[in-house]
Amino acid sequence: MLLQEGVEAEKKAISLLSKLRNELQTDKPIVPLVEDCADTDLWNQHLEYQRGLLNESDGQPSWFRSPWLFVECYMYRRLHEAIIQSPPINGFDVFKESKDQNFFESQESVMALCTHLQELIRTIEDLDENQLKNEFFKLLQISLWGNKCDLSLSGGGSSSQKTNIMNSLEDLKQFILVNDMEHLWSLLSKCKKARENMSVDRVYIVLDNSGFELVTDLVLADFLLSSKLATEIHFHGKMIPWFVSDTTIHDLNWVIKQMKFCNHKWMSKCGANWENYIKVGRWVYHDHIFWTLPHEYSAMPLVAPDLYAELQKACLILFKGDLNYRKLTGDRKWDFTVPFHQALCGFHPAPLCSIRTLKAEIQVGLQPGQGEQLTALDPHWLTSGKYGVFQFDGPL
Ligand SMILES: O=P(O)(O)OC[C@@]1(O)O[C@H](CO)[C@@H](O)[C@@H]1O
Ligand SMILES: [Mn+2]
Repeated sequence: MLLQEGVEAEKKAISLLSKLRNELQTDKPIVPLVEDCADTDLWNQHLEYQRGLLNESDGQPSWFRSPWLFVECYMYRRLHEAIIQSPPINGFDVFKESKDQNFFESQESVMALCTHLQELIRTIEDLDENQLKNEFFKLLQISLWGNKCDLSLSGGGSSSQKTNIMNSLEDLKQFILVNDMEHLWSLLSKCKKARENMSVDRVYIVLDNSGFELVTDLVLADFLLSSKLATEIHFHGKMIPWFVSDTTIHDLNWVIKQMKFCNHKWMSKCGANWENYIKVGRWVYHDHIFWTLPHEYSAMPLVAPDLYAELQKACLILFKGDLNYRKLTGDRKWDFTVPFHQALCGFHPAPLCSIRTLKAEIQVGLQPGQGEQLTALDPHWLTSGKYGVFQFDGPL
């Protein structure tokens, strides 16, 4: 790329981004996407659908008068449009630097986690059922609290894991509001016992943030294979930069490479093992445009039937993070006591579990009075990321 060409491209991107900011700040109508991509028609159809929801007198869907989930997704899609309209920097990830920084700032915690995992794998054959279950629960909780480390809440500011999370698990247990970890254990250990010689049991992980959270998910995924609770792990990531810190294939490859070549024996062993899992197909990465559309997941069978059929192959699907929770439940103002199964509005491709710290004003499946008690105790319980859930749906 010539220097001048790069400078011109940057100028173009910046002018498109400031136009976007102005539209947002002055509550302009939501305009259709212009650049022709695989998801453009679906976006523009959805915009029409949003328009149809308004009354005649309401005018056009605009930034302040449209559902938050829709507008927020639309903003990230428009950021992407500004970049793809500015060749030759059309492959640029505006959030890459902050994602990478989150990983580097969490080094100590990552090292401790990798050391723990490698020690565990070394003795895994000697563990009895109960010990194995305890280890599974530990790594699940680490993956849950890893979800505190997203960057979109902090506006891209630092949100890394600076202390060794493993020492805090006991103290954090009181903040788990719904804890279906036992269901996950009984489901996966049942799969393991019933497994025939060559048969495959897939766990799907719908990933959320890169950096520290991604490492916690990969550690969990490694454990699921090493303990034979699953035989294949299928990851689902984002096709475009999304909600600041969400994982793309570039982030996944970058994190694994960083680990493999780092100067710490167990981190580097993890990196090498993980690269190998991908090479031999025990870990499979998928992406799909559906994950970066504004649709709730109950629309998946209609909007992305191929993805729905894919998810049906799972013995368990783990949905990481807050945005996935909002899309699972349609981001509606449900009563706190509505059962999770009901809030999924027919989305039941396979047994599934949301692993999420609470950052948006939505929570279902609580005990009567639990939500009110929490509000009295801590007015910010829904949005601070301090509380978490393992919320399962599926046959027991
Ligand atoms: O899905 P994640 O990474 O856990 O959280 C994403 C998030 O921080 O972004 C939005 C705020 O902008 C909220 O939906 C949500 O709290
Ligand atoms: Mn995220």
